[in-house]
Amino acid sequence: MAVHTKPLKCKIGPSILNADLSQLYVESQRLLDNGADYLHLDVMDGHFVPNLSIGHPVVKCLRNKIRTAFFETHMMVSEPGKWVEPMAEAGVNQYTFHIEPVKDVIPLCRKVREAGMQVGLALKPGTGIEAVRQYIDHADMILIMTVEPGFGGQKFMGEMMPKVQWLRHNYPGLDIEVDGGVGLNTITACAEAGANMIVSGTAIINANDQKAVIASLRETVESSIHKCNV
Ligand SMILES: O=C(CO)[C@@H](O)[C@H](O)COP(=O)(O)O
Ligand SMILES: [Fe+2]
Repeated sequence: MAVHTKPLKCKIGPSILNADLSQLYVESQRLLDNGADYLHLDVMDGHFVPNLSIGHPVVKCLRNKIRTAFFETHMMVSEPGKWVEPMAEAGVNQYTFHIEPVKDVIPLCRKVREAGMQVGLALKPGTGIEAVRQYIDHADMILIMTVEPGFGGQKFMGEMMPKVQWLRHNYPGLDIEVDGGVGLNTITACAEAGANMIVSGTAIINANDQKAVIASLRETVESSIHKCNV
């Protein structure tokens, strides 16, 4: 059971999906050097989503090069139960899986914890918040997707913000992540709704000044957290 009582912290986790994957280590290290708090590694199986990306062998190679950074894998796969041990062995810190294809979510949360990883539960845009309510106490973080999962560079869906607001209102200490189309033009909506973990792909990867974009995303989120605390 997770107790969501820690003080909220803003964390920026760039998605490497649209980076030059032939340079995965260099690109990842650059993001960390430019201020990223963690790396959001998108794993796709071509079945749950219509795209393929990386799997645990690649994550393991990256971990061999980057020893200490926090790795989150966003598991866009039909059988998330299948990859828990390989991802734990590859050095993943947080295993975020979609609840939509999973019949028994609570045992899978336990399995992830027993493998030594934190639990993230992800919701596609069409999945209502009521689908995750019963599992929140078994998770460390809830991910509200702000695009249909599968591809980077899509348009942010502002209509997902009521889900974030509901979570923040009911769980003031919960880590809430947003992912999809998040950048300088959309961060205010995310921050004001209550998201504190920010995944941003193309907005950071394509920036001329990654450090400035990461700092600006952080400033917006931290100022919202501060307003809630005063
Ligand atoms: O999970 C996904 C897409 O399915 C994301 O992590 C995106 O890769 C983020 O990229 P941008 O939308 O920020 O470009
Ligand atoms: Fe993602």
